[in-house]
Order: sequence, then structure tokens, then C-alpha cells
Amino acid sequence: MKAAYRAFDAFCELPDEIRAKYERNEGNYGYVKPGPSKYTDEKEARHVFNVTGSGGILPDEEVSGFKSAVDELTRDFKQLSAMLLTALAVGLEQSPDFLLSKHSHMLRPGNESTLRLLYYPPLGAPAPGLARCGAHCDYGTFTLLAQDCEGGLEIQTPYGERWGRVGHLPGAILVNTGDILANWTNNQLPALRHRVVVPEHCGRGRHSIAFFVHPDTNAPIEPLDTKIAKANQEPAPCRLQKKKRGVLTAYHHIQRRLRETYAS
Ligand SMILES: O=C(O)CCC(=O)C(=O)O
Ligand SMILES: [Fe+2]
Repeated sequence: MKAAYRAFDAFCELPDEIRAKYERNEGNYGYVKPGPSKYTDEKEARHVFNVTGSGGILPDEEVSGFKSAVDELTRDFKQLSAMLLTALAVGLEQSPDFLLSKHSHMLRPGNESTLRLLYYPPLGAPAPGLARCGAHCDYGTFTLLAQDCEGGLEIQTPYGERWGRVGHLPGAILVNTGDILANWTNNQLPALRHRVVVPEHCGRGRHSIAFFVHPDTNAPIEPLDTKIAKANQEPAPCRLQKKKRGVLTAYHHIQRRLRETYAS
């Protein structure tokens, strides 16, 4: 994790024109510089690098060790996700490979899973109108989220108004439920709203790494026919939009959410 934080720091220090070579492509792969937020009216002061299965280039030429740090992370996150998907399937009274089989192409074409490196530079004096990351739910099955000791990550209790801090434990990873898992479980596992707030004291800059786990794009995302999924009828804070005709698949859902996030 630390190697990835360091490699991304070095990338963020490169001149604009070099970083521009790696800008996010139509497959959602690549670099996104700090800019306006879709979640709030504020400007989000964060650098992002997305690694997806659609293909793209890593800045290994300018930052040696970038690729090996990313390769190691993707291998470990994929392995951890497979364990969690197996445990979840058992908890949902399905066969152990039920969810794994819907995630068989992670970080390959046909699946929108993404490894995201994030760097929020130090802010100096408090700056009104500047957020770190506005409140939102993630789009996929779940997200594995690691953060350094700068802090600022908060979650909203499901069906509640209160925000709670996610403390930093070295090596800890937050498992953050997303829209699709909420839908599969009929909101028994609601999507977790989260945000990153600006620290009260000027910090040193924040590093985090998110691994967004998505099902294969052709996977249907209708509620599952299980006891646990039937039990809950409460509305959830982040809900999927119904499709007017036909079965809603992971592909339809992610395309709509990406349009909302990146449309200018
Ligand atoms: O930086 C973080 O910890 C949160 C990032 C996040 O929630 C996101 O990119 O979806
Ligand atoms: Fe998020």
C-alpha cells in the first residue's frame, strides 16, 4: 500500500503536460485531475488514477515502480474480494460460488471493477467551498477502502442522519456496500453513504486506495430470491433506478452512474 502511495505522489508531482498523457479514457482508465464535484457544488481537491479492465497505460516510464505497486495491489484485492464474495454468498444462503460466478472477469473486459489510487493534497489555510469527497454511495457490489493516517473518511449510518468517523487502523480495510449489493439483497445490506471531510487542522495530505468490485456487465441485478432478501422492505438511501423494459444489468447501471458523475 505504501509503495502505491509513494508512486502516486511522484506521479502527482509531474508537470501537467506529462500527467495529461495519462488522462482517463472512455474505458474509465487513467488519471483525473482535481476539479468540480458531481456530488456537491464544491471543488474536489483530489487526484485520482483509475485502473480498469478495459486497458490503458501506467506511467512506469516516469515513475519506476508504479506498475509493480499496482500489480501487487490488484492481485491482493482480487483475492480478498473472492473470499468476501464467497462468504457473502454463503450468508445469503446460496452456493459458495454463486456471487463469484457473477464476478468472473474482474479487471478484464466485460467487468467494470476498478482499482483507484487517490491523493488529496494538503490544503493549508481552511478554504471555503473546497471539499475532499462529497457524500455518495458507490455503484457496484462493494468497495474495499484503505486510507492513511490523515483521516477524514466518514460514513452515514443506514436510515440515519448521523455521520461517523472511520478511524485509521494500520492495514485496515473498510468493506463498503454498494448499490448493486443493496439491490440483490433488497436493501438488507443497504449501500453505505460516505464522504471525506477536510481536516480541522491543516493536514499533510491524504492517501487512499479503493477497489470497486463490480459484477460482470451482463449480470442481472434484480433482487435475489432468498429469505434474507425478502425480509427487508425499508427504503434505502441510495436506490437503483428501475429499468422501464427488460432486465436491468450491471452494464445499464454503471453506464448511468458514470454519466451522472462525469457529465459536464
Ligand atoms: O478517498 C476516500 O477514502 C474515498 C473515495 C471514494 O469514496 C470514492 O472514490 O468513491
Ligand atoms: Fe466512494
